[in-house]
Amino acid sequence: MPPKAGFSRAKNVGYDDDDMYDDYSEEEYVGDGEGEGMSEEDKEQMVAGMVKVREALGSEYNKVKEVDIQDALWNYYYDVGKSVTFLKNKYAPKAPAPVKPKEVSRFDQAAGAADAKAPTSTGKHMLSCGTESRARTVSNLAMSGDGESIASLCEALRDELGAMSRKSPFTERTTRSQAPSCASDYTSARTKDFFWDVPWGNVPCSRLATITAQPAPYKGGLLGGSSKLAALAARRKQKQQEETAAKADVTTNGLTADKAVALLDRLHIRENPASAPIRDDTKPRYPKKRSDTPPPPEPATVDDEPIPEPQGIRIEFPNLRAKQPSMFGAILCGSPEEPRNPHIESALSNFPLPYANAKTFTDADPFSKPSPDDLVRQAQARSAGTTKAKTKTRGGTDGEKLAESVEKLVVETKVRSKNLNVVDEYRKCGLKRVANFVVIGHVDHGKSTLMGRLLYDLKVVDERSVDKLRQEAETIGKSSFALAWLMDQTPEERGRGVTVDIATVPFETEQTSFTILDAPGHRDFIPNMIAGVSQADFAVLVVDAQENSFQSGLKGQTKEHALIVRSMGIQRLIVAVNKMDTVSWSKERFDKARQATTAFFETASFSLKNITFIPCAGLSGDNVTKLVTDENAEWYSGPTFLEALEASEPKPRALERPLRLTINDVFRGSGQNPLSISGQIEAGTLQIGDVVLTLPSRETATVKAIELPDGSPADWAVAGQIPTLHLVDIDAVHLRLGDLLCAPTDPVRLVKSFTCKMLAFEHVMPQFVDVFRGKQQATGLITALASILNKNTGEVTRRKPRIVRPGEVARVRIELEGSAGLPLEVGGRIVLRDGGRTVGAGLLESYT
Ligand SMILES: Nc1nc2c(ncn2[C@@H]2O[C@H](COP(=O)(O)OP(=O)(O)OP(=O)(O)O)[C@@H](O)[C@H]2O)c(=O)[nH]1
Repeated sequence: MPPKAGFSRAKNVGYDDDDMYDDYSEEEYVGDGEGEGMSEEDKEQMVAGMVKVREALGSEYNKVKEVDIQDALWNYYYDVGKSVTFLKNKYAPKAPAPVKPKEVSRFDQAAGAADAKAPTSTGKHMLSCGTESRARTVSNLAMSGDGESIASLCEALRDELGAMSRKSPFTERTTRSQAPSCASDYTSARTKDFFWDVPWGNVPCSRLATITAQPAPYKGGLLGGSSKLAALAARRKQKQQEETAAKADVTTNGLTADKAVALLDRLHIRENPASAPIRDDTKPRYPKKRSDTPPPPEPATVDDEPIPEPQGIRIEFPNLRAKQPSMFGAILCGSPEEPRNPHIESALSNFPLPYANAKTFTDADPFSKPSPDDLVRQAQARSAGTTKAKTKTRGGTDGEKLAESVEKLVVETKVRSKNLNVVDEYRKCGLKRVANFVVIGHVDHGKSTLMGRLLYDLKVVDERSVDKLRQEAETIGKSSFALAWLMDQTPEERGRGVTVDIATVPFETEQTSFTILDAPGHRDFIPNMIAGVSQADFAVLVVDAQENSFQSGLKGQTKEHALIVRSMGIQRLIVAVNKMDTVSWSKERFDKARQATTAFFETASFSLKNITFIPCAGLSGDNVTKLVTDENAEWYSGPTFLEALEASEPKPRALERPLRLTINDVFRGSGQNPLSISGQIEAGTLQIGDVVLTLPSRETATVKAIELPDGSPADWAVAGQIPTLHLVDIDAVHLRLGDLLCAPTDPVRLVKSFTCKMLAFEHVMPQFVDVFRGKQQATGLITALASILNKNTGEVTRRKPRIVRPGEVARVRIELEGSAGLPLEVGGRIVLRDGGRTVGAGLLESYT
């Protein structure tokens, strides 16, 4: 069953049981307490396993805790052997590791001496990338759990760190963070210990840009001992050793401390900022174009200059820093050569955003170029020969090219006006009289059925179509609605048997071109009914002749609808007392219905001479287009319903006034006419080629073609007609139901504050109200009750009332809230509603 209201759906979301509970059942779920979660079988295996493990461990391992044995058994699925091995390893008495006297090489001695001499700034940032990589390798291995590899790596790493960082800040960090020193420490260390040196973990700002890959003495082993480099190094080392062995006066180690110190001095000269090539930060660190890129670094080669190394040979590491960031890196961090946005520079210093250098992020004005929509619109405007394109192009040759190419694709939309004098044309052509009427009344009183019958009897629809509708209606058990379905065409309306929106259907008699505006009777759709009333010349009020239905209608929408049409300026009313077949064409019933409604009309200021009562039966067609044949209806000798329609005069047309057309429908048509609207011309005329202004969007459009209600094309249309206009030079987003089209030379003002003469349907105080102008709606506040007026003369009878009673006419001030305003003119009609009830209707007197 569909929900009753759109917003009730969220509340009525149904949940399956599956949505409410997790996958495990209550039996399966157990708490976190000890032993909980174990089946009986588990418990038995655990008890037996613990006995066996204790036996296997023997007295030597008495200190092993019970909980550890349980954990081991649980983890090894009660495998006693594995559990015992694990526990023995864990609790094995640790023999103190033999302290291996560290053999300090002469090179290390020399390095220490040189380091002590060197300025602190030089040693400050020394961290060989080899060491860093080793540290990372250790971390990775620790995660993989390879204990042996970790042990050897740790040893090497510790040596290296110790050797190179004696007085550097790195040493302090090492001490502070207690870098793990052996494999077992690594195994038991927590994850964070392995990330103590990662560059993204709380690295001080001062270090962020200073770690550079430095050439480091290559010792082989950790960094690719099996690589070609290592092999090459090994060969050179061997060669060198052979040479040195041949010289008797040189020791096996081959270098004196003096030479080592000289080597260190050379290294420091390279480190010295004064002598090192100074990086110019004003220049981009990465080359802009590939052609500017310096040749890729030479593959690592053995230094050609024979340098006497303390431990063999020295290998220059390749510069590992990329010359250009990778594409991924550039997306994340942007190119360093791009100038930084000064607005975010300060923020960056506190919160370094990885993408903050990206061009899209730093682009100060993202709207500096026309949008794709603007380009298309410009092209359309150019090809249509209009000057509609309003958006200025601020540079962008690409944009112009795109506009040109779009221009070529756009269909030629130039519309030429015939510059007709439409009023003269209208008078000359002798058109039939045009009359639009709205059909109103309480829900289910038979409005749609009566209109369907009218169309059927006038042969506007053929018999086959009606038969088909009858069959369809029968299949869902609503055969009595077949005629109503001629008006109610949407699946929702047919399914519910209730009219929802205005149905507009034209038909012609000998003298008149009529348009039916079939309004919904249900109170939920009053705003749609108001839109229909605003287009009508007169109204047909359908009332059910049956006593109960009639009374409920009089309390409901029979009364409310009648008041609205009266307030909207409609004076002519045909009251169709319908369903007379259900009361056997009782004259008494008809008279009662007439008396009750007449009494009400008098209170609502209707002029009785403009009201005609017609007894009829829409379902059978009696007295609709032909006289009733039922013998019980002999008492009636009045006109048929159709005759009453013909006798109704349309409202005088304001042909000479500026164009005013309220949009009743917006639809997309064929490729030739992609966008169309329909609605009644309330005032003025229009013709093909006219430019019209839409309100409240304040856009302009060109009328490309006009269709009359019967589908025939026309060059022009006049007030009173409800044509279809095919528009160009406008986007559909600017056209909404209820919007106003008017002459650009004489536009309607968007009003936000006004005074109106209001007929109260309910008690009215200073309060919030919904203000309706046709289908357009805005929230407003009645800010002041100025006076109560005499209904007939308009004289002020009371000033500043605190409340306006139902039936009274008052002058009130209304302010519209939070909207652009409504297109209103003096003399315009509005309806005021509050909480789904119509509280009054008004006539605009003045605005500010
Ligand atoms: N007996 C009888 N039933 C009728 C007559 N006219 C309409 N009905 C029935 O009244 C019911 C409602 O008819 P509709 O035409 O849908 O009423 P409505 O006023 O258009 O309803 P809404 O548009 O939803 O307000 C249907 O079952 C019709 O068959 C009539 O003249 N005689």
